[in-house]
Amino acid sequence: MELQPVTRIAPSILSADFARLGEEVRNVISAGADWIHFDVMDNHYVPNLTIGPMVCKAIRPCTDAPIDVHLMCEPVDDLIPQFAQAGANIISFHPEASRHVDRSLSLIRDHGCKAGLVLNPATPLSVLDHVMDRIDLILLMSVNPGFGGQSFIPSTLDKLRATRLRIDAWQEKTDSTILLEVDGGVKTDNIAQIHEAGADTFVAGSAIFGQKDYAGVIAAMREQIAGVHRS
Ligand SMILES: O=C(CO)[C@@H](O)[C@H](O)COP(=O)(O)O
Repeated sequence: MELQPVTRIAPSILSADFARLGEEVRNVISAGADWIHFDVMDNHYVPNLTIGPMVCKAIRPCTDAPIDVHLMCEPVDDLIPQFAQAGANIISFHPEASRHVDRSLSLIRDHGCKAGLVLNPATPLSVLDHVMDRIDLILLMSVNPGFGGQSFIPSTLDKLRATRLRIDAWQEKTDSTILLEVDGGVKTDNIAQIHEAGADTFVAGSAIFGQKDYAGVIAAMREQIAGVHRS
């Protein structure tokens, strides 16, 4: 899968109706979403427990859209091949949850997936220093991981700007593409500001699944994004 430098909306199925998960996946993609964001929580790295590779495999036939797996688990290496086999396209993990970040990133690519690194609100950008050539995506958490429905942490905007500068400098030097995704508290009324600060990929859970009209919310988000002219 080639990752293109355009914007994309990735609904987090953490806020979907789990009793009708396949239908929710189909509906949200028909409503205009680009990716399915798949939150994996282990009740160890984060204080919540969600879904694993079996559920990823179960929803894989429901859509051709990329499945964007966010591992909030520790350790991660055993799960990477399992999610790749279950049909994940992108796998991201937190550097604090792997003893060997470089190895885990390579493992993801070796299994044919795009590799992402996730930074918590208090994780410094320096974790990116020696792995820019190993990553396809940087996911900045704009809430502390573990739950949907939290409020966007405003300091994420400065962090996004700093990350954007790093990515742009890297892309210019290497002619490669790294996506900048943001996750937590993304809504129609703040998505323009988030895009303006540098994000190109937007995870939204409660903002989309909390409404009946998924297509309406996604269209409103796209309209807000389109109104931003980044230099
Ligand atoms: O990974 C997480 C939370 O840990 C997120 O993906 C949330 O699920 C996003 O939910 P909203 O903040 O958009 O409701």
